[in-house]
Amino acid sequence: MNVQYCHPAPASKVTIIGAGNVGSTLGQRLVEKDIADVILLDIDPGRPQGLALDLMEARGVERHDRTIAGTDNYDLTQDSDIIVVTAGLARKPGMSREDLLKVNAQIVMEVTQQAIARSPDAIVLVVTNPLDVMTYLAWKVSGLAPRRVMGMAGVLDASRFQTFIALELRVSIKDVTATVLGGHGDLMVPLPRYSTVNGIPITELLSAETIDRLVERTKNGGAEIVSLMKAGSAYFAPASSACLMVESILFNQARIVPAAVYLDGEYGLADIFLGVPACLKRDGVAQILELQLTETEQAALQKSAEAVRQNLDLVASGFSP
Ligand SMILES: NC(=O)C1=CN([C@@H]2O[C@H](COP(=O)(O)OP(=O)(O)OC[C@H]3O[C@@H](n4cnc5c(N)ncnc54)[C@H](O)[C@@H]3O)[C@@H](O)[C@H]2O)C=CC1
Ligand SMILES: O=C([O-])CC(=O)C(=O)O
Repeated sequence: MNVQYCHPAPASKVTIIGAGNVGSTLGQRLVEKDIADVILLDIDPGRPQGLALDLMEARGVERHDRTIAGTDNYDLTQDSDIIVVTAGLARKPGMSREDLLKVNAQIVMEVTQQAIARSPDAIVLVVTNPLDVMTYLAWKVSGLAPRRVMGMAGVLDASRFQTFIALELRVSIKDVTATVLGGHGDLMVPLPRYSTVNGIPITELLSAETIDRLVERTKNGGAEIVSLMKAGSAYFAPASSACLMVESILFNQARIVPAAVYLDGEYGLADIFLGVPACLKRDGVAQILELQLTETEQAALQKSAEAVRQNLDLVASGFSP
């Protein structure tokens, strides 16, 4: 019997650079949720190939027709719709994300250049830390329009905040929304006024002390996991968060999520990538939403932006004091 015309239609192509914890988990999510065919690229010999084969062999059980291939060869990434950058070091206990700046800057710039050379029409989604600076660097070397480059952090930070709110109030997470602005660091700006349970701001449901406690836990969310794990950092929730952004882009879903996007005057900030609410569609960032902020909220956002800018300056100066 000849079934040569029966192969499933190909899907969009997503390249994930860095087949570590975040990259491989994202690859799993993308194929098992039937979102995209995936190329997993890493410099660690055999790792991306082994992980991809393992995930392919799960298809008999998971029942999807998406493909995932592992490689160290950029030629296989040709014509990707989205390039996700997860390559680089993760922090260890006692380190800040900024401690990764020097080594990850080199990696992110190099891998982005290599990937964009094969997929000049791709959208780039950066995950590597320190996130806001890495996103800026990826944009700079990519030569892409700003709306085609973004960083993942706000979805994760908001998901953590949502989780803590739902646990505190003992309500379903399905009814909780949260907004977190700013850089993905200690100075991120969770916004209780814009965080709700089915439309009711949490400022009407929880005391100021309780909200402060949840906000602090959110800001410290990454470090809390790093200190528990002893080696490596969070990856399940980060992979889910990146997956949501990829899905919104590929399926033109117009999800509005906090993302590190290029600001050109919005929120009084310019020439910086920073977390703000953005609408993600097939061409990337379709719109940036400007929330009305109180003076205190705006000042906190400004402070967070200054920290990101200091690190950008450090990279620009070649790390000389
Ligand atoms: N933006 C966010 O919210 C989050 C960011 N992260 C960051 O994502 C990055 C990855 O985290 P994990 O996957 O947990 O780390 P990991 O150590 O498990 O994986 C990193 C992978 O990158 C690969 N790699 C290093 N240099 C490379 C190069 N030049 N080309 C290709 N591959 C290269 C390594 O071989 C390794 O497999 C870290 O910088 C981490 O801090 C992690 C979680 C959340
Ligand atoms: O904490 C880290 O280093 C990884 C990360 O960005 C997060 O989990 O938020």
